[in-house]
Amino acid sequence: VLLNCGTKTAVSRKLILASSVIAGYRLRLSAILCHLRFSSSIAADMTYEHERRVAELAVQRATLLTKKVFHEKAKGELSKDDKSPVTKGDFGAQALIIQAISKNFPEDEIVAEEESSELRQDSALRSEIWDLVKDIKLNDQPSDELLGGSLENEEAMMAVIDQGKSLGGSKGRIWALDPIDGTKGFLRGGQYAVCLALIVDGDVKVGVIGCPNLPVDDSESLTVGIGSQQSDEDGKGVLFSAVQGEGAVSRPLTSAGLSPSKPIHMRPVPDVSHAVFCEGVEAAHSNQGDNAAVAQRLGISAPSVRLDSQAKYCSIARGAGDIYLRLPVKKDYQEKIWDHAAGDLLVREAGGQVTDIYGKRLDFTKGRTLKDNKGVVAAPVALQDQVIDAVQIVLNLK
Ligand SMILES: Nc1ncnc2c1ncn2[C@@H]1O[C@H](COP(=O)(O)O)[C@@H](OP(=O)(O)O)[C@H]1O
Ligand SMILES: [Mg+2]
Repeated sequence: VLLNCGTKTAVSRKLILASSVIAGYRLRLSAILCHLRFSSSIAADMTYEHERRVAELAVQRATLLTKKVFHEKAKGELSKDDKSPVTKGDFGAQALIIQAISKNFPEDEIVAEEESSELRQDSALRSEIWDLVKDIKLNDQPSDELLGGSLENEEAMMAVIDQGKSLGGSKGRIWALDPIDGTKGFLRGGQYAVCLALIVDGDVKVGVIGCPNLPVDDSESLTVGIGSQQSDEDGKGVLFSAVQGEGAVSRPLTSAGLSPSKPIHMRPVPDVSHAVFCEGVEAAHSNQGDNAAVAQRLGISAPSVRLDSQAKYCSIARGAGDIYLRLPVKKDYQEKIWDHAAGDLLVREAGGQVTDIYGKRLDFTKGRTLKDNKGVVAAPVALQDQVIDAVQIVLNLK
């Protein structure tokens, strides 16, 4: 600009002109930046929406298989030489879910409970499971297509099951899958859950849990305890999900597409002595004596609600119960990441905190197990310190 200037006035006029051009560019630049910031905030909001949808539908589809097996068993339709229904349900659900994950997210790793060596040695069991897997479909074409259609044959089914062998760790995208959590509950006719979570660099980003035997109506679920023969008649079956930073929701399980969801929250507990606590049915999995001693210290007189599986996390997340205690029985037992990842996020997104007995957050970076944690204590954020305090006194940790 200055090179072409003649007089002083011309110089200043041209300088004014140049600065207004620059100001114009600045304005445009800031508008572009503003737009970019706005669109990236939309993008952030949409993060993991695809993962959540695939996970929800994959879990919902897998529950069609587990329910089929559960019914055959409940009605005594399984012949004597039929393999354990839990084995069929476990392998079948794992195959269906991993197939959907690997179709949609082929680069991701998967840490799942089962592997195929038993199936490779047992052709009868293999074909029983294949008969189940090949026919399971959601009764909604777009949803079924999103999951990527059916597996080709038995060999493909076993290969897919073995994609769950990842060692886990602190880096990358890793799915944690428990195809039937609460196997004892499944066999007993009680609670069980199909659980799937996406962990990214050690952080749980998405958690989905299908509970075919939980009542859709939250208020009924407190009565679902030990030995109750739940079947998936009308009004049973709930799908829970959460995405980090976006809250937790539940919706009735269906055999087709996803039904409308509603947000869920832990309920406010102004006085800890009025809290209801949940624990596992299996005395070998958590120390019911210690759990009771903690409840007593907190002034809780109501008996515990006993449920198998991650249905415990789901129940407190929707305010049907408040505290989940899983105090260790064996000192050296390492909890498995697939038993906790989805429930951990669900409770935290519903307004709770989940830690171990030392008050330390569950650490999903250590591989297939939570080897740096002991036990689980989940409660509304406002109560967590009080509960941990009671746990530590009971366990002589302080
Ligand atoms: N000694 C132990 N302590 C804690 N958990 C254990 C355990 N032995 C097995 N488990 C785990 O407890 C899970 C069930 O939890 P819950 O008792 O809350 O229903 C089991 O999952 P599976 O049923 O998928 O095998 C299994 O992984
Ligand atoms: Mg399990």
